[in-house]
Amino acid sequence: MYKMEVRFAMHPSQFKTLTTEQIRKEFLIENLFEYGKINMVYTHVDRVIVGGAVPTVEVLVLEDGKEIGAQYFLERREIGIINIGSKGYIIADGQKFELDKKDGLYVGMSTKKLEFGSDDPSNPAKFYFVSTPAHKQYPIEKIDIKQTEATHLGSISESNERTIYKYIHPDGVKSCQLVMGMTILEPNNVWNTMPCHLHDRRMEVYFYFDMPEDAFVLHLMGEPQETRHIIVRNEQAVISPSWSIHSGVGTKNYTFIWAMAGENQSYSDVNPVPMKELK
Ligand SMILES: O=C[C@H](O)[C@@H](O)CC(=O)C(=O)O
Ligand SMILES: [Zn+2]
Repeated sequence: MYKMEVRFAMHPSQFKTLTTEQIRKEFLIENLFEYGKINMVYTHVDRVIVGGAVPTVEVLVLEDGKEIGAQYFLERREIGIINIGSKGYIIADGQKFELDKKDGLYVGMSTKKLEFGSDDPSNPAKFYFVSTPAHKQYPIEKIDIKQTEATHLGSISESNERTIYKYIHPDGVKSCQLVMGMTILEPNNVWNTMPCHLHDRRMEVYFYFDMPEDAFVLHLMGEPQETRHIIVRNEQAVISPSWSIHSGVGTKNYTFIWAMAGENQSYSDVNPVPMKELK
């Protein structure tokens, strides 16, 4: 059992006309993590499903495919999962994987049953996940951040010194279309993805975490000459259609998980937006 909210895709000409409340309703994902529950948002943007699972005393099961018209959830889908909470585990068709904070798991198509558990119910694991349609089964793989491809970039003078860790990508743990990773900002750095970019052939979801309750990220979205901001709090995600930039600045340090889906998996297939052209 899980809760699934459906969101539709939007034309950029409509995006310009939205109020703050409407922008938040369409693009911000606020309540992913509820104790003892699996919550999801299904967006029609590349049919990506974004979810959160917080198992406490009981194991949470992701199996049901009714909402997506399938025999079971991963019948025609794949999923990338990263634990952002305390120690927990995932059982994929009987195979158990222990996941510490920041450990990831890729589970391929045709896996019938996924179970999420926490080692300590009073200090639970928090599993953030992104699922995309799939056409082929790739092996299940646990991902340690140390084995990922790490790219260090930015500088303290630009307030954006950070490391991009690629968890699921064509040169690492393989998938049909999901590309997923985590970006960790160095202490005293607050900007991500600036200079920013567009990738016409992929949508992206940013999920921000590891910040105090009263902090926020001022996330920028929209076409480069029609930007809007959206205030994103701890453990919230934001959907970025392919016409939208995605970049943010925090009131404090934070970490985020990015995930992409669409036409290709080429991380470098991006159009940089010159700084001077942003409006
Ligand atoms: O298309 C790539 C994604 O936007 C992110 O990987 C960028 C990012 O993590 C960063 O610059 O901090
Ligand atoms: Zn991007």
